Amino acid sequence: MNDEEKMKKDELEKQYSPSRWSHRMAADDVIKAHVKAVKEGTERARSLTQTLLDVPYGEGDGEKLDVYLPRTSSLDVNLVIYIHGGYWQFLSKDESGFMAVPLIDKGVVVVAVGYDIAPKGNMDLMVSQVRRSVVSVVQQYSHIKGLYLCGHSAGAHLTAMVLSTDWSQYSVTPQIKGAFLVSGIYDLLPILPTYVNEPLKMTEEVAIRNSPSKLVPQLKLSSSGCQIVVAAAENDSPEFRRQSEEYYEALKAAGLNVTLEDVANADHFSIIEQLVDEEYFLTKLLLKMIGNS
Ligand SMILES: N[C@@H](CC(=O)c1ccccc1NC=O)C(=O)O
Repeated sequence: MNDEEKMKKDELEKQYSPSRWSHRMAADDVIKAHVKAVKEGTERARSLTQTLLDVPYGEGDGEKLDVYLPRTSSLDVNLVIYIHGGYWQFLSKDESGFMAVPLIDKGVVVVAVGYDIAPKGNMDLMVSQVRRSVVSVVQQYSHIKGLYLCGHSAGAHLTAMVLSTDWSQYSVTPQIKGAFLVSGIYDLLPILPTYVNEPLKMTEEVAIRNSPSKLVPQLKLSSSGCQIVVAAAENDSPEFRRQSEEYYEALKAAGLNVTLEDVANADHFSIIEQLVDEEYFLTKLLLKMIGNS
């Protein structure tokens, strides 16, 4: 690698290091604080609500999900599936129920899905797992009024892949009414040469077939009735913000029902942590989407 290539790689790695763009704390501290926030939020949700933990959705060890139930659960409830982030290599469903409380208070069922992060899982497997988890939820809760998805960071990527699924290979076709894509990555090619890909070991072929940016025509076929919110944080890196803007533009150009939300005073982590708060902008937007459709 010559000096110029080294500089390009360093800059790319900085752009794809969300913690280095927070205005709140140093990089290491913001990650520690994020893990603490989602853990404590999940513990709180579990102490306040009835849960069904480790419900299998497939044969694999990692193919389990957690259900957070409202106190009074009628048959025609709305249900939100949350797909956690962590660069496809950190976090799990076990600390991903933190956003359940404000939703449950409004009678919404919340499901946090688990998937096999790298190095155990690879990109094709993770995408297949989240797709199968959605199918399993639809089969289990066939009576629900509306199905919504929410994903953060790598989880927003996986959520976009769910929306871009050719369901003819599956036993049901989920009708997804709305999706929240929060600080996601939709084109995987730029991360190939970075540290992010070290445990993932994606080839170019794998990155292309798992890039939602390349699957907009399939999303249009499968999810034309889905209301989509693409959200990015004011203090996400320029490259993360570009990913959201370009995906939003591509969906809009395809005629989809999509909005772009630029969340002020938020960074890559606080944009999702704040979903514990019923007064937070994105919490209210999610509840409004659920209430109106
Ligand atoms: N190297 C990454 C690490 C990262 O993204 C991350 C680490 C732990 C838990 C979650 C993470 N990211 C997104 O949810 C960063 O700089 O933020």
